[in-house]
Amino acid sequence: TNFGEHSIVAARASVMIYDDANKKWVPSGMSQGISKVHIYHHPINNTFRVVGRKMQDHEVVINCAILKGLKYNQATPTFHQWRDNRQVYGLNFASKEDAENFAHAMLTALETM
Ligand SMILES: CC(=O)N[C@@H](Cc1ccccc1Cl)C(=O)N1CCC[C@]12C=C[C@@H]1CC[C@@H](C(=O)N3CC[C@@H]4C=C[C@H]5[C@H](C)C[C@@H](C(=O)O)N5C(=O)[C@H]43)N1C2=O
Repeated sequence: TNFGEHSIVAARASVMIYDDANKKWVPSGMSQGISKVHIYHHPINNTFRVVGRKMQDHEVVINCAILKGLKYNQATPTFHQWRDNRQVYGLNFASKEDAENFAHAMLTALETM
């Protein structure tokens, strides 16, 4: 992470992007696979972002700001999603615990903004 940021959660998930044109979820990045997805907090300016890197080759497959008012949708116990003005992100978690840990950190971050 950049200077001053620290991880408040790390969860295992397959990072997906919704392909609006074809109405289907596609893996973010070069290939399907599990990533380590963090929420990084920058305490100086109290900002948060989601950064995910593939476990296998460290490809960054998500790097998006968490903006105040983001609606975090827990569609199923292991598939959560949110949108920004460009796209819809989906996290297909490796376990319910990963999902619960990530959701707790996300909701906590949103409360402090
Ligand atoms: C108002 C609004 O934006 N609403 C969004 C959701 C939202 C609400 C509030 C705040 C933000 C957001 Cl983002 C919405 O509804 N959106 C966002 C784009 C897509 C979708 C639209 C329609 C479809 C219909 C069904 C569902 C879907 O996609 N679901 C269901 C769970 C299920 C779980 C897993 C994945 C699996 C990885 C592959 C695939 C599989 O199971 O084969 N799949 C799925 O099928 C996954 N949809 C959506 O989520």
